[in-house]
Amino acid sequence: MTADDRGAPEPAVVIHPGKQSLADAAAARLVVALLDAQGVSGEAQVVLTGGSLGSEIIRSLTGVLGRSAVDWRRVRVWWGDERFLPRGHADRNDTQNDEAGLSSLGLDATKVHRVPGPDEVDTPEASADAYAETLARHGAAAFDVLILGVGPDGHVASLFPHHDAQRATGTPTVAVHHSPKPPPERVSLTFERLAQARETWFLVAGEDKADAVAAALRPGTDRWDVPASAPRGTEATRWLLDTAAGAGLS
Ligand SMILES: O=C1O[C@H](COP(=O)(O)O)[C@@H](O)[C@H](O)[C@H]1O
Repeated sequence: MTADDRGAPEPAVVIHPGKQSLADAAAARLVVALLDAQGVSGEAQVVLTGGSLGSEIIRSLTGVLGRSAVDWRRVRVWWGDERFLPRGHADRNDTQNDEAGLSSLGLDATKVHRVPGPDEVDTPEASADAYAETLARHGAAAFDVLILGVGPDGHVASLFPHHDAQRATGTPTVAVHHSPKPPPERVSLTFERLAQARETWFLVAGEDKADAVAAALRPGTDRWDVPASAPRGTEATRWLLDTAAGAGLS
């Protein structure tokens, strides 16, 4: 079944003049989405991403926006993918988010769910299994906001073009070996779990991403070729771009 079969709305595209304005606008949008989610269910669930923009949005949140009405202790935090590296390693997505100021938001540490690394478990498989268990324990509900970056090759989370990890079904997480982008070992949410989000946001900046963005948004693109073409939020899918990343769109 595709996202369209489930009645997911078509993606909406918003183009911002530059990377910073994109990050600031996405942070403002996130504050509103978290407030709405807390208003409805008491707790908001957000999935973060690494990469340049994934951390830039955190940096924006720690400014004026971070001192908003959001009760950060009632925000549950996940990651869409993680590099299988020890906690604190500079190349881990969560480390990049930490360095951007994640901890200064006032989150409840017991609600910040990091993907285990080789300092905690032996293999990416064990890490993926442990993360799946944590998701089952705390994350049965759909994510409120799923934030995704996109690589120049069209990868999303750690699901790469023509890579076996895309095929994982019946599980929320998958171990990724031989990633074409270093580091080679990773853990990712699967397409099935990425589909369980109310709002899915792609944050993309830079001219090196323009072709991937255009391909992902072209009707009929196969996710095997361009994984970023697949994830859709059940209520909204937003492509938040800067001018350079949107240059290939008509
Ligand atoms: O490897 C990864 O890449 C993507 C995109 O990163 P970017 O720096 O090109 O924006 C990122 O979203 C993902 O979390 C990460 O593991």
